[in-house]
Amino acid sequence: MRSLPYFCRGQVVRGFGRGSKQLGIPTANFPDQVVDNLPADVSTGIYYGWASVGSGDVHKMVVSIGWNPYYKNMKKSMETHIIHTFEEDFYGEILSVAIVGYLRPEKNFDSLESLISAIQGDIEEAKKRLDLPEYLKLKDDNFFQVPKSKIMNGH
Ligand SMILES: Cc1cc2nc3c(=O)[nH]c(=O)nc-3n(C[C@H](O)[C@H](O)[C@H](O)COP(=O)(O)O)c2cc1C
Ligand SMILES: Nc1ncnc2c1ncn2[C@@H]1O[C@H](COP(=O)(O)OP(=O)(O)O)[C@@H](O)[C@H]1O
Ligand SMILES: [Mg+2]
Repeated sequence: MRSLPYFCRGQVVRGFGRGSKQLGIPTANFPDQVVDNLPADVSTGIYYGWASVGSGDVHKMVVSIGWNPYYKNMKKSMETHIIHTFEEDFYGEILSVAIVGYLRPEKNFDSLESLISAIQGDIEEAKKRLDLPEYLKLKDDNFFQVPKSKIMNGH
């Protein structure tokens, strides 16, 4: 994928509230504007990378881009699960993400349990891959140092 690493930021908006309640895995959702500006070669699927909230620390993350076939969403979404425990929700804050690699296509599942275990597998795989030097260095990219005041797509 030529567009990777792909850097973008946007405000955290509300989704369907399923991430934390049904899955135990909260996902910070981006507005349509960010989703609609993704490069054409960043196809739907599950990716991994780095993320920070506001001007906070940079953490490992997994991100799902697509229609969530298990829930049959009508609108494409882009949702980031940050691999870190936050004290509070951060709706309205600016989320910065660097997508560095692709894991798998989106799938349908015959139970909620299988969806949850697939996501947990993604998280474990992402944690491992992000320790590789080529990915680790992107954690310190300048993208995460600049003021987080504007919404931006691209590099
Ligand atoms: C790493 C990761 C992998 C995911 N994989 C799938 C998938 O294969 N199929 C699917 O339908 N949804 C998948 N999801 C999306 C969840 O269904 C979604 O996060 C959940 O519906 C929460 O939506 P909400 O933010 O609107 O509450 C994945 C989410 C994450 C974070
Ligand atoms: N580790 C985390 N990763 C992503 N979001 C988190 C995390 N911890 C807390 N949150 C909060 O949970 C919200 C997402 O929960 P979720 O159930 O997916 O709701 P929604 O459907 O509104 O996106 C995020 O917008 C954020 O405010
Ligand atoms: Mg969410």
